[in-house]
Amino acid sequence: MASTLINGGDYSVLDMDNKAGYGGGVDDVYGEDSATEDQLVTPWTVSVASGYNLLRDPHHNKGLAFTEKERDAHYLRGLLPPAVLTQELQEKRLMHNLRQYEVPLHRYTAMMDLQERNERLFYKLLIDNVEELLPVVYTPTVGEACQKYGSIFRRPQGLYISLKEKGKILEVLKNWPERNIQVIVVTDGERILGLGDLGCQGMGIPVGKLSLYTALGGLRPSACLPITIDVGTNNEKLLNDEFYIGLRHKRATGQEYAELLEEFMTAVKQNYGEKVLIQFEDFANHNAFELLSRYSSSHLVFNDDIQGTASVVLAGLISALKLVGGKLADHNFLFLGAGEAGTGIAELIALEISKQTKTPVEETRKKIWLVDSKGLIVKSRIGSLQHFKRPWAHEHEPVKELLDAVKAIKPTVLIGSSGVGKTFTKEVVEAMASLNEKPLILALSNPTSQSECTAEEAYTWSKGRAIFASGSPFDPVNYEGKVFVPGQANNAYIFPGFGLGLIISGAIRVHDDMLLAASEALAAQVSEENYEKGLIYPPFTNIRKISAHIAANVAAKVYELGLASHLPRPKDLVKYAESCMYSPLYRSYR
Ligand SMILES: NC(=O)C1=CN([C@@H]2O[C@H](COP(=O)(O)OP(=O)(O)OC[C@H]3O[C@@H](n4cnc5c(N)ncnc54)[C@H](OP(=O)(O)O)[C@@H]3O)[C@@H](O)[C@H]2O)C=CC1
Ligand SMILES: CC(=O)C(=O)O
Ligand SMILES: [Mg+2]
Repeated sequence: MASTLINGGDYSVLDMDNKAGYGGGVDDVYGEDSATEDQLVTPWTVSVASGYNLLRDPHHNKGLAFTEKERDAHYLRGLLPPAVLTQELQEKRLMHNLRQYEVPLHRYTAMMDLQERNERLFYKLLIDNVEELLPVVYTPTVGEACQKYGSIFRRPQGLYISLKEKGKILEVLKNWPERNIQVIVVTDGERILGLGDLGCQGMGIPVGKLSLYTALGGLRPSACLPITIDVGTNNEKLLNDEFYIGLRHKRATGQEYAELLEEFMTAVKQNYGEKVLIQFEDFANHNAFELLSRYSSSHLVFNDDIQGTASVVLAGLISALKLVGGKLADHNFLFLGAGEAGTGIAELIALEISKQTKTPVEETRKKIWLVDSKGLIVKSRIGSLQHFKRPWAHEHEPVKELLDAVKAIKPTVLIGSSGVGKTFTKEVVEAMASLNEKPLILALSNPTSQSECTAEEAYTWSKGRAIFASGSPFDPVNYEGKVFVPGQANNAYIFPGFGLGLIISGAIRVHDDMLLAASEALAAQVSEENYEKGLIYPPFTNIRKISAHIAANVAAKVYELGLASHLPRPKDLVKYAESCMYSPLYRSYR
């Protein structure tokens, strides 16, 4: 049935004669037919927007791009000034206006206003100017936006589910105007980037991530649902902020938290079916691992911070081998930060080495060392370690400082996933450079203020020898007459294409092999020209093509593992993924 596809898709690439071969059955999307007498249903109506309402409907508004014919047919005469502009001219005007703002947050609010006013134009801008606008709608500016969300709050975006809604979550989901949801990005706001607990104001993250799902991965905006679960906040500053938008009490924990999440997960499946992808984002690690493991056998769940980050970093390492030489198994890895990102990446590297060398993962883990806030993770600490750190507790004497750990472990690769800025000091980078001809340094923490070091520091302190990438973008650096272009090691490369791959194949579960497939596909997109500039990731300018390749490789793995429900398998998955992508071009109205 066409409703399970993105944008209908291109059936010509399917290996089938019968176009009705997808799924089957009759959708009861409003749940009206299946509702019993004591179950409440929402009386949805479908109406045609026209006139003033059409101009205020962001999904259909085209502003000055409404043609003369459309102005007549849709009662718009007099509601618009006489000029008729093309979408290209609207884009040019808006980009010109955006560039006038010197304060990044003003650009962010201008973009959010545009999204609320004219959705297609918003996505046209974002797709055509992705390198320039990614730092506006995403890291670093989205971090500041979340910190100030209460003050800059205009129209609500996304769905807020708080403890007040306990027992009524299904009804709350039914208040959302779209029925055919394919991806939910959900946060509880407890670990927003490296900025900590921002409570309900974390909503900027699901909203931003889903705008990338559309712009970078081509999912329809109406199929994307941002959700913030509000169980309170432990952020005193927010609790005392008169403009704070969330529940004004400390975080609920334990059973109260678990029950709300359980109700949420059940309601999502009940309302949207089992093929809706639920992406957990920016939960604190004490909940993130638990939620992922609890729901991975019953729902299509993906934790972007654990799994998406792992996949993007593994891709960067695979491509970096072209510059530093050797196989993955020849390298030693040291992490600063042993939370979701750090241990997630470590586990995927160990898995990949294990597959490449046919060595048990328990062995390959020994190439990987992690430092947390208490120092190097070693066997003698095992009794006090959280469960996700225990596999990394190798035999070694205790080491407190990162610099000493670098000297002791002699890593070829140093990865920052601590959420704490300025932790890759001059001494640390110099130590990496003294150990390696080309030290590979990844400062993953976001936003820019939390980056373990800047691009300029990495290149200067390593005397131009470091291969560097960071979670938030840095400008190119001129060091001794040579221009170094830092890459952006951010899960934004992976999750849009990964999600698209799951959806076009109708995946019912996520499997680690799909993450490996995404890494391989991303690494394969790095060109010789990119390598010559020292880049280990391709530029974001080609991200839709990159996403299509990631989606195709992921979908191929879903079919191979027997976890696909969209049958038969399209012959050319790249072409099929591309054919499913949302286009932001205006549609003509009758
Ligand atoms: N580039 C990207 O795509 C991504 C980047 N990130 C970024 O990574 C960072 C961490 O995220 P995440 O792993 O989820 O967070 P977690 O809270 O799960 O983990 C943070 C880890 O850093 C350790 N740590 C904190 N302070 C220090 C310190 N001063 N020295 C050494 N270790 C320290 C913590 O130690 P302890 O356990 O002892 O408290 C913990 O192990 C964030 O800034 C986030 O924005 C995350 C996902 C994707
Ligand atoms: C990029 C991302 O997901 C994070 O910093 O949390
Ligand atoms: Mg995140």
